[in-house]
Amino acid sequence: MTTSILSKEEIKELVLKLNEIGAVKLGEFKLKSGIISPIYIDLRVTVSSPVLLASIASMMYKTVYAQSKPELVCGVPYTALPIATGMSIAHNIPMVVRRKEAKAYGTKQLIEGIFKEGDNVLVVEDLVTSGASVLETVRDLNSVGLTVTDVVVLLDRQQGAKQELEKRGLKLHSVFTMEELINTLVEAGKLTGPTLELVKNFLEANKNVVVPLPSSAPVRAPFVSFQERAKLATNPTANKLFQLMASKKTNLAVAVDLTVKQEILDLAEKIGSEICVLKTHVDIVQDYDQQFIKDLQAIAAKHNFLIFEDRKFADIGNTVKYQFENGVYEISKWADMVTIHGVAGPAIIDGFRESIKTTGAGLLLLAQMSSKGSMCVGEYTNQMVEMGKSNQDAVMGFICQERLSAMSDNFVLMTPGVQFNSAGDSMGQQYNTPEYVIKEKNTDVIIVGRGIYKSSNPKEEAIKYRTASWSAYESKQ
Ligand SMILES: O=c1ccn([C@@H]2O[C@H](COP(=O)(O)O)[C@@H](O)[C@H]2O)c(=O)[nH]1
Repeated sequence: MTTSILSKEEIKELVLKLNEIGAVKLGEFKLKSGIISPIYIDLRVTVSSPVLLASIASMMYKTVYAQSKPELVCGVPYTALPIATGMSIAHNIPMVVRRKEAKAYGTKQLIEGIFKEGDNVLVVEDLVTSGASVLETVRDLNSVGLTVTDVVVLLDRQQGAKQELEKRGLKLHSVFTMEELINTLVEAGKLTGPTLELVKNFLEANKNVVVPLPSSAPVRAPFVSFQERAKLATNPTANKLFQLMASKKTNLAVAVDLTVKQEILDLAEKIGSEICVLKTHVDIVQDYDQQFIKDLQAIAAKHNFLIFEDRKFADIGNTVKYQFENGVYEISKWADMVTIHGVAGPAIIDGFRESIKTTGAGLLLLAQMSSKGSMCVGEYTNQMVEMGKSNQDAVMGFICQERLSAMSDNFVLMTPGVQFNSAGDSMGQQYNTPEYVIKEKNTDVIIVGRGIYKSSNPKEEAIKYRTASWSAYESKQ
């Protein structure tokens, strides 16, 4: 259901006009989230139809200003800029402009225009899928003291944005929804047969394309190669991993979440040549013994990869020291790196210090998680980054979904929740593609689990993920 106050006839006229000018495209399209969609709405073409553009701006104005009257408008760069400009000029509402590249040049303002702290801004976007682009703009507006309560879009693709925005106190107003667009095209005989089925199935399967909200400004920092970052690394394992990635030309880590030791060893042997890191959850291995670790270490030495035990320690320093060094697993004796949560506070790191001083192992702080509704967001994430920066000898990097401005080049940024062809699983996992994670979110290493170990040909699949993530890294140069 739309929140639009426009009549069905008005919406019909607009949809058919958009279809006529080629704004509705059918085929195979990669969305910002990395998902392949059979339908793509390209509103960039509206700049070539000024009368239509003016009427879009007017319809969006009517849709939102009937309910709310913010003091300023701001278009999400770039497609929505002409729409926001149209609204601003036609209705004499001052506009502010968000710069996408501000950080790269230092002196330039992130938000251009005249405003005062506390002014309420209406965010204008052409269409929403996950809501990620809108949230980036809201974040930058908030960072200069502006408030946002309302967002207006021409089209809501109905793939989770409304709910994601609502969770963050933002009301989404849309002129029409994807359902209305499709119904209009069907009624007019413009969308039929197998294509219609494909579109319907896609929309049903991808109702929630959720991209986590950035906690602070993501960095558009100059590219620094892994070779150079090895020299900056403050933790020995971070240094080793940067060097290994640069020489082996791979930034692929594989999560081998298998429960039988021989299956893990067989997979490690198969994919060892493609990876920089093999990630384990030893507590799921039903026949775990010390020989398993010896065999895994031999394969790691043969194929030159590091071993990462994803234990996610979270207790007080004294307890995690026992958990790390003792018990059945004696993790400190063999893991090159382990994950820790920061809920217990920074003293948790003291539980590892003595042991890793000898081995040089690295700690990875969970700054963000890939799962839906994760509480590792906002101020918590910022605190984790601070915890890492205050313990750079022990902390080698972060488990995160994006590179944040406070994350310096000496840290390795590793991102789980990666698959080529799925948006998520039934238990809250959310996936992005290797290209999106490495290029758009600017992290260093992808962690792929089921995308590889559940495949009928894990070696072939590992090569595909390795190639995609390494090309994405190289394209940043
Ligand atoms: O935020 C997090 C932190 C860790 N993980 C771990 O990564 C793998 C992902 O496996 P997939 O099969 O690719 O979903 C798994 O071992 C998790 O424990 C994560 O997914 N998200």
